[in-house]
Amino acid sequence: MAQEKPAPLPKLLIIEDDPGLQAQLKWAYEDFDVTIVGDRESALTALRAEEPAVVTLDLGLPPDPDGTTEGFAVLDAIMALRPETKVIVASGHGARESALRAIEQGAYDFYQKPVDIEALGLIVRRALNLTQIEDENRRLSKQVGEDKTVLGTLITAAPEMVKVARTIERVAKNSVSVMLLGASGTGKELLAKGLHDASDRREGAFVAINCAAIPENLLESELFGHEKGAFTGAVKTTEGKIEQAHGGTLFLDEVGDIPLPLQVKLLRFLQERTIERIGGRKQIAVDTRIVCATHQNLEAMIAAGNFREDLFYRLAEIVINIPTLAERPGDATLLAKAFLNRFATEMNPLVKGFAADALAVIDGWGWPGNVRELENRVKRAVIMADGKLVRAEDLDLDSDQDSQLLNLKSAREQSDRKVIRHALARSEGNISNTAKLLGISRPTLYDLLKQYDLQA
Ligand SMILES: Nc1ncnc2c1ncn2[C@@H]1O[C@H](COP(=O)(O)OP(=O)(O)OP(=O)(O)O)[C@@H](O)[C@H]1O
Repeated sequence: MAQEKPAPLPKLLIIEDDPGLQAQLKWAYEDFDVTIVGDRESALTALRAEEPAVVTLDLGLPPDPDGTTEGFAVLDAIMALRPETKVIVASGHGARESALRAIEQGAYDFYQKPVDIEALGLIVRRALNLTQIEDENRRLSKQVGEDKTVLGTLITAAPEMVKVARTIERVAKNSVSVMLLGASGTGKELLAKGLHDASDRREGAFVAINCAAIPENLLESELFGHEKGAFTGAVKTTEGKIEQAHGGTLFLDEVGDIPLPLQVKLLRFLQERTIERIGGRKQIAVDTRIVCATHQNLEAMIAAGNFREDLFYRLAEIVINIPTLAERPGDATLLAKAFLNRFATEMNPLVKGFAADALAVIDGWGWPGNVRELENRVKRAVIMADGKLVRAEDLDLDSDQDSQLLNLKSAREQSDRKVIRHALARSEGNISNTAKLLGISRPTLYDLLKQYDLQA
């Protein structure tokens, strides 16, 4: 009988020049296929030959064992050769600065020397776990399904969105932190709920809080709760949202709006998994998964000193970009039909569908407010409609040039006009040169100028 081959061990490359540490580390990873090297050249050779998923890199390598130049050179080379590698850097002096720089240059995480074998082991295994999720994602995202609903409630037929949903299904089962980035109304909260429902925490509570909607002075109490008498008006002890979501998931919407002092408190919670209510004296252990979202550019906020970088990395192990409705061709009409069915049943059962002109306007509109805007428009139109079909005028959308449905003929005409005008401008109105530039004969150009009423 053929024997089944055991699965190969995951590969780990350790780049460390201290022979004592080399020996210690070698024995710490029995569940890995470990390669240990002590300089740049052998590191890059091993990287090419072994293609390790995870690398630990000591920044102080010869010929600059007390500095970091050689370590950073190795990091750069790894990122250029295999950017998907999870590199964990170790640094001694000036640790924080080097660590942040390393993360900026693509490192996955960092730890400060002296090495704590157990803590480092945790980081390494977490990195491996993430690599496995990413590999699986790449595989899943190739299988774009035909389903119209994903994650239970999300309606879509756009491969871009199916991919987002598949990623969420995949990360739901792991404890990695997830940040959803997308414009307002793209479905971030719905996706966060989908993640919760797909996770092992589905029996626990899903609690959502919009940090931008709560005045700064109340946000701390909303998140962390307060003890009776903690401040004027605190008549009874109240749990915060983090505690309410114990055993479940807390969706922190508009996380970029959390003021800096509260960011510190949130970071402490994420590191220690305990909270202290306002006015409280004891640390309360809380098991809450945080999923957050924002429409802001957090990287720019970090650069401007308005968002803590360390908090960002805690919150954003996996970042998921959600496409706008305009970036999901076909979804606007699909969603509109679903919303129409829902609202007609609830509010105006006479309405049975959309007239062709209404569907054309929906498909051509830019939807700056995304699904939320679409939902509201359809709701209004269903209420306003006085026949069986919702017409374009019931939607009350001012179709401008860009959003009007273009048929093939008018689309061609628009692009012809544009190209001819550019060619005329470049040849300063000279007909022969314009025709040459466009690759057509002079008579054809004359015909087109006449047809489109353009002047040479
Ligand atoms: N793909 C979808 N299928 C069905 N309903 C959707 C979909 N996307 C969004 N919605 C609905 O659109 C509305 C807005 O979605 P949601 O609140 O999740 O967006 P958001 O990105 O969190 O918005 P904001 O940033 O403004 O809070 C909700 O009523 C939601 O149920």
